[in-house]
Amino acid sequence: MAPKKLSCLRSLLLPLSLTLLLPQADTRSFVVDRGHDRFLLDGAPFRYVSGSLHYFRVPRVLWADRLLKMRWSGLNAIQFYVPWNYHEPQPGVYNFNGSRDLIAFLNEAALANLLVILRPGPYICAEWEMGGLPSWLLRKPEIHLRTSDPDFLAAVDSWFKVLLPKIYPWLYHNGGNIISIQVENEYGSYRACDFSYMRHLAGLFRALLGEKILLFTTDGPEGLKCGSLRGLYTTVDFGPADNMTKIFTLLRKYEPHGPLVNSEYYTGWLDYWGQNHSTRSVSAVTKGLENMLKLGASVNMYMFHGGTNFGYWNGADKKGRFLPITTSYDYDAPISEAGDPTPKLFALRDVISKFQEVPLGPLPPPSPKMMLGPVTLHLVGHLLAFLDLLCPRGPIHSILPMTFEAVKQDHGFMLYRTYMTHTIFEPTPFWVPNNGVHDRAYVMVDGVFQGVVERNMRDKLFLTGKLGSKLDILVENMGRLSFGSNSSDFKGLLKPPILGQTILTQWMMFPLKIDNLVKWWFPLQLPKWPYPQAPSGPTFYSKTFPILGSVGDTFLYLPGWTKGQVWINGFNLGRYWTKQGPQQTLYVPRFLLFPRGALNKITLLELEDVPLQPQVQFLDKPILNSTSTLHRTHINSLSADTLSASEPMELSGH
Ligand SMILES: CCCC/N=C1\SC[C@@H]2[C@H](O)[C@H](O)[C@@H](O)CN12
Repeated sequence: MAPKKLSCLRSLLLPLSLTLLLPQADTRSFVVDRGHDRFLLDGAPFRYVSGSLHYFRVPRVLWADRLLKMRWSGLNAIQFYVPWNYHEPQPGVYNFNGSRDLIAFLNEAALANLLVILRPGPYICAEWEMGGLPSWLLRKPEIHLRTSDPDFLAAVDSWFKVLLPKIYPWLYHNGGNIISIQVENEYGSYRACDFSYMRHLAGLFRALLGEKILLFTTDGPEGLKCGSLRGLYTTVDFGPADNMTKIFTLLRKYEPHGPLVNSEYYTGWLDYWGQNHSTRSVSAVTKGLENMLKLGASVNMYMFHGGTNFGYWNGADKKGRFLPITTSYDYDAPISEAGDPTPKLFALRDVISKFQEVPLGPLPPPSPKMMLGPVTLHLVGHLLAFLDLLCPRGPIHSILPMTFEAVKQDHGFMLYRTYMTHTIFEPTPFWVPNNGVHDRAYVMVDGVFQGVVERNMRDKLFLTGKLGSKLDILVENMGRLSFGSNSSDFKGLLKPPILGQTILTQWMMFPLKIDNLVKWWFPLQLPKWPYPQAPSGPTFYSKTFPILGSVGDTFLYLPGWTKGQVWINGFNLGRYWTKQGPQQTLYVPRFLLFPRGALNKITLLELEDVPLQPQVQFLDKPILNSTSTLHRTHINSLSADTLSASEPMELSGH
């Protein structure tokens, strides 16, 4: 819906008086007033109090709910990224449908009476897979991402020539709600410091969006030198523990006049698997916001609603070691991952109300929550038993192992297979040199699980086997680096593994299409398991179960499971890693579930060890702060009724 029609629709939704006051497209403007260190909206002084939420982390059916809560919190604007890889899954193939319908999201924001600060990248970070860049760029292994490398710029130009014309009608002066647009993201934190790249982007944005739209950059204080560019308004990001006065003073060296802007004021922080859950105190966050608003600064709170890294979309960081981001992007944000207001939201609303009018009227209540289970899953079969279905085109053969990117497998898993060239009687070291497992390898010999080799560890496995034994290595892509000086994070076996003194060659690569299998198949007739031992290691478990009453939001809890992937009714809910924590539950939005006795189906791919009782539960509260050591304590502290959950249900067969 183009904004013009939208303004008619809006006139139905807004009080008539306000509609009459709305300036027409030709008089609308959003500019920097350098004479008074402020923004002007339609000629009147304006300060935005904004919050970040990412449409790509919230199912479309929940967008209106989240935006309404943000408006009610006193925000007059929202800020969000556009992930290139979410919309161009393959070169020249575009997807703006369903939960990728960017225009629909802009429309929802307009209906909630929220202005938009848009951040289309091309690189975005957001702890998103590869910082939003599509992994197919790496099919040219020598490409220099985020530079004026002609191959990179050609792909960027092609993408923006599709995206930016879609955005153009939504610019504020054209009748839409987009008041400003960010170029790149924290470019000053990147090693390249390539000003011709930034100038190319600025020129492209001007050519496709015109001269009126306010273009800006955002950097941490240490990144302003390489991240700012003449002609782009310079803004900064920092959190409650940082020295606001010092950072704004530094910012004034780049923008001596004009409004002070913090484009990312951190209300919480991200979580890594295996590290403690991050939080930021309500008092520190509210105090910092008040101090900035007193200065007349415009502020965007990052995140106001975090959402979820469904599927394989989480990114990763590198702090000495490879650190994948968790499935939950709760971020300890004012609106929780499940969309519930937190004490932090009410406290921030109180602060905002001291500086500008906040909407009256009740905030929608927290969503209905549901407890369920325990649900006992049954073994469907070992991953290897489904190889023909998971890789219908058959394997790719190569003397040396090939990366995910080389075989055009963007996410998820790939099986690497070779055969033992001689019998090994004594346990013999097996490893991949140069830390070449990206990111986790589940090793099997003739279908028997031998253990895990992972990117951060130097450990080796010790294998035996017969001449001709199958050596199968399932490699998991845990998400590409989203931040840091090298985002060319190739996945798979980057070097040929070594067994004893032998460099293993003659490989078959099976790119696995697991989501298709889970969504469409799971044959009733289980495939024959060709090995004498019981299946171990990567195995599928599943169960169909009815929910007798109505459904509510819920949190899937997997006590005793180790690590894997979950699908609910074919929807890829994301990764679990119970053994590592700190996240112990996965958010299940109620719209994924069928009520009133209809059958629901949960499917797990457990990559390592299964609990004695292959059960899962659905809790009415999330557990996001329980690392494996803490976790046992936490379980003991859960009340018996929580663990026993509701009365066991009559469960159907699978
Ligand atoms: C101190 C390192 C700062 C790195 N920047 C971060 S960590 C969380 C946020 C998001 O990634 C956001 O996308 C970045 O722009 C800024 N930021």
